[in-house]
Amino acid sequence: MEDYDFLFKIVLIGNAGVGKTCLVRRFTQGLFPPGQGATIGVDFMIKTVEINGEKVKLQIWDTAGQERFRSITQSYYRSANALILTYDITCEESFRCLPEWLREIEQYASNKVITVLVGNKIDLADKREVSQQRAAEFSEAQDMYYLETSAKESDNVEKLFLDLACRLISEARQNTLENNVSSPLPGEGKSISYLTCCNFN
Ligand SMILES: Nc1nc2c(ncn2[C@@H]2O[C@H](COP(=O)(O)OP(=O)(O)OP(=O)(O)O)[C@@H](O)[C@H]2O)c(=O)[nH]1
Repeated sequence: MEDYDFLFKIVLIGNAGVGKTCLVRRFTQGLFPPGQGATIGVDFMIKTVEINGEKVKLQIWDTAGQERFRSITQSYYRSANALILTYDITCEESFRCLPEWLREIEQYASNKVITVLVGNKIDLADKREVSQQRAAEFSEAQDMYYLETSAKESDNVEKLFLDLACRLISEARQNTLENNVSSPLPGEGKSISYLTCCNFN
């Protein structure tokens, strides 16, 4: 018997240095790692959360933002239930690259994937280069959820993953997600049961 009710695969993508690893570590380990180095290829973490009495296992894949790893990281998009497309609110370049990332998603991810746009590092408000309004307009035009976070200060990080889990459950219940019986991890399956869900604001 499985020890969870749902299993979802979430993949973080976005330019190098935007804070993907720090977001994952904040959520899974409750810490902000000092001197976090660049991710090499892909890293993987699991966190099981309980939502409305149901156990939800999240497989969280943290990909390297550096261009040279792109061919490795692309291969992880296909089986993702959700993608967290991250930019750094203090780095205009990381925002300008978003259309490029969307092309990658279009090309390599399932057409049922849920994509969330995340502007990270809001603790650095005085260095902000990308306004909330611009990002909100962009996400609306692309039909994506949008949230700003700080991995450092732990702002909105739990909300990001928990709201996403709720959304995934809702989608799963509507049978719009692929059945996770063919999970990337051996010996793992999925059962779907009723749950009321929360929403992104
Ligand atoms: N102030 C601040 N710094 C952050 C935050 N998140 C990450 N950082 C810093 O940004 C740098 C890059 O963070 P990473 O998590 O390694 O970024 P990444 O997107 O995983 O980078 P790659 O692995 O190269 O793709 C590190 O120096 C972190 O300490 C945040 O919320 N606030």
